[in-house]
Amino acid sequence: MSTGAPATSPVPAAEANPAGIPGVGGGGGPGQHLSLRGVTKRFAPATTAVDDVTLEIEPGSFTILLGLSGSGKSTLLRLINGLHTPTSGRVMVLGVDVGSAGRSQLRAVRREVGMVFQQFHLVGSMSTLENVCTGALGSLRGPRAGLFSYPREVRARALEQLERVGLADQRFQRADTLSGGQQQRVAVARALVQRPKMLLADEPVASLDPESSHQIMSLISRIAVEDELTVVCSLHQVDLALRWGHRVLGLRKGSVVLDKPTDRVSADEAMGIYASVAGT
Ligand SMILES: Nc1ncnc2c1ncn2[C@@H]1O[C@H](COP(=O)(O)OP(=O)(O)OP(=O)(O)O)[C@@H](O)[C@H]1O
Repeated sequence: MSTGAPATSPVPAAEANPAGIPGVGGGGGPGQHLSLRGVTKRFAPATTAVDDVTLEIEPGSFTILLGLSGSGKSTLLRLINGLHTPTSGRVMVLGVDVGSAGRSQLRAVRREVGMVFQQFHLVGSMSTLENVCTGALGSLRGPRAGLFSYPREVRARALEQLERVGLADQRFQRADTLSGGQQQRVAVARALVQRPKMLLADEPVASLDPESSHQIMSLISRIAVEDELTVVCSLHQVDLALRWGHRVLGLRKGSVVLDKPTDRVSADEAMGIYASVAGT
């Protein structure tokens, strides 16, 4: 089943690039910011993780994906940043068809799409600041080892982002000595160091206590407004979804079963995404 905005005429990737990503075509139009058209992703032998999803995401919007474990949230996010290729259908991100994009186009898109994960994925033995610098690796040539192997400009940008997430004082502290909430703030800073246009967050608060969860959602929300970021975030917490999202997309067995502005979704309706599967 698919829901969301009706499909518009496909625009060849070579003609569309509203983000002005170097190395890809020009032009652009509605649906080119972030859109999925009839997207299905199957894994062998017989798992349909995402099932014929059609939707469009507006620039600057904050969309929350809700759904049971295994409903396809992570797969959807991975399709958006090109980590998965659709089995069928088309994923357009910033004017690029990521399913058929070449390596350099995909690299260019990924520089515009920051990611935050449940498990933070920091290098524990590195300083906080160096971890944030690694967010710029996509635009640097060659390997880097040590904070001072990064250009001064990157270090300055990384410090600026650490200041935004309130951790500048901890810049030389090893990442594995930070609390979970602090580690996730470092991960957000790392995602921002490239000045992305989009932020994909895959259960960013699943490992955190309720207070830290609110702080992280509040932080992402504030930064999204300040930077006019488009955010797509998967969550399991209905209360957080309704508080911070502009739009709720409910997934069940890979299909979109709820797609509404948050202010028109009741807690019961959001919980129904889970309950209807359990038959309760
Ligand atoms: N790389 C893969 N290979 C095979 N099957 C996969 C792969 N990735 C996901 N799946 C399957 O696709 C389905 C959807 O998984 P996905 O991780 O997208 O769900 P999810 O909603 O993010 O779950 P969770 O909330 O637990 O993170 C599941 O059945 C999962 O086992």
